Amino acid sequence: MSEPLLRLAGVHTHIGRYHILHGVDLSVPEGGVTMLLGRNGAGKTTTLRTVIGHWRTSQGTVRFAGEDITAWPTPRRARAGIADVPESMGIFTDLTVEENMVLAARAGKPEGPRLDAVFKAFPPLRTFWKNPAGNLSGGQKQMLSVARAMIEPRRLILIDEPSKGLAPAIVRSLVEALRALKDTGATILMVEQNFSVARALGDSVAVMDEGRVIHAGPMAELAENREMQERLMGLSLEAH
Ligand SMILES: Nc1ncnc2c1ncn2[C@@H]1O[C@H](COP(=O)(O)OP(=O)(O)OP(=O)(O)O)[C@@H](O)[C@H]1O
Repeated sequence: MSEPLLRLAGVHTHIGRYHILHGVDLSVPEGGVTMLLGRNGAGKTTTLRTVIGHWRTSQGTVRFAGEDITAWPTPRRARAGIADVPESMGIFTDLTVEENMVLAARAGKPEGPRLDAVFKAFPPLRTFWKNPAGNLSGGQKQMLSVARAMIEPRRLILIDEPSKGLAPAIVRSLVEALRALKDTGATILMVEQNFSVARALGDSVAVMDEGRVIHAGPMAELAENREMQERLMGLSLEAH
């Protein structure tokens, strides 16, 4: 079997004097969405931040696209094709939607088929192209944040809790938009607390607890098995 696009093996991460990740083993295959689930404080965000390189790995290895990137600083990882959509969204509220996209597009002005794909996935961004990003709704800001990650070809997009704090109707349109992104063939590693969003988008799943991955497998298997959801994370109450 070919090597997964991303592989963490025995990864430990310390934040200051706190030992947060305790030997994370995680594989993300090329293409499709891998969901990272788990209770609050399980280490999901820390795992994403370790992959983009905001936190350094104190033990273990991170391999991406066939290379050992464990010691690489964040800019080198970004150049290699890893994009980050943080929970804070990372957009500039005083700038227009267009200006936010220009800053995200390293090759200069965003245009051509990539911009067409952004507008197709996220129609409100075309509507509000010349407006300040600060005036967008919460869901539209999430769309802009994801759009910034897809304006250039990326091999892996890390997305942290895109549905957090959004009203159900907005979550539905965000799910449609993320599905459109997935349909472009993107590889996505996503943290999500909302199980219906995870189920709607995930192809595979890894469940974390106490700084480790305690389960990995197809999303469909977890989605169909209430007992497994409860055992792994008490998810069933959220599953509607
Ligand atoms: N900057 C930090 N300094 C100290 N401890 C931190 C820091 N960031 C995270 N932690 C701790 O690391 C642990 C894992 O946090 P992390 O944010 O990765 O969890 P999570 O699974 O994403 O949780 P949530 O679902 O609540 O966002 C938690 O106990 C958290 O308190």
